[in-house]
Amino acid sequence: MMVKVKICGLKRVADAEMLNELRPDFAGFIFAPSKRQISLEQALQIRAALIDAIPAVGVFVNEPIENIVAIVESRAIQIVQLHGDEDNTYIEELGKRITLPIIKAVAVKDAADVKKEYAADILLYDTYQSGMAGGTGKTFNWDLLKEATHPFFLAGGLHAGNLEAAIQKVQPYAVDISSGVETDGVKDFEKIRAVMEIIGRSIK
Ligand SMILES: O=C(O)c1ccccc1N[C@@H]1O[C@H](COP(=O)(O)O)[C@@H](O)[C@H]1O
Repeated sequence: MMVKVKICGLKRVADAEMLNELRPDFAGFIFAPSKRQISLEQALQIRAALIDAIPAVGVFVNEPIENIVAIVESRAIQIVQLHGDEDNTYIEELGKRITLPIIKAVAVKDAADVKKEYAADILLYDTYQSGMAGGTGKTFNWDLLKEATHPFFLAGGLHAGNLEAAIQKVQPYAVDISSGVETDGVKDFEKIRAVMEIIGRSIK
């Protein structure tokens, strides 16, 4: 099976048009404080420009549940990604309020982070960096993922130059890429194309 790919941090309708051509499996909208943060209005515009076959993942960091519910009800997103310190009480509460799949991102410092269970549909392992919830552009020690017992998303500093090695080493369900497909802070068609070529060659 081919590894799935999420291209995260879309900011422009032009980014949606790139994805429509290159066909990753998921697109990501950042609703948390970040240089990639977009408003609900922008998300609705970008969602409208994206083909239906590409679900949009809303990325949130310790967001009040009411705000996520409002964004879900607007239909700007089809999947929720929790990228902060959300615990199982929070995730279960959110799960009672929405029917969308929930991805829980885990910042990996050590093996204990990988062993922890969450009440989410799938986990995403990302680089731990103090003071940054995500979008670090940095990789982490992938050996720690030997402890993983379920399919997962791999994130953190992935790009066309290290993607093949990452896939071979950790066999993720999906990869999630933001900084590594940008040039000067803008999504770069050629970098996304290079990623999609590598994904096309990856057989799990
Ligand atoms: O991309 C961001 O700016 C961001 C901000 C806050 C939380 C999550 C964010 N993005 C997520 O970070 C990882 C990896 O990004 P990168 O490839 O290392 O830049 C990915 O899961 C994004 O969804």
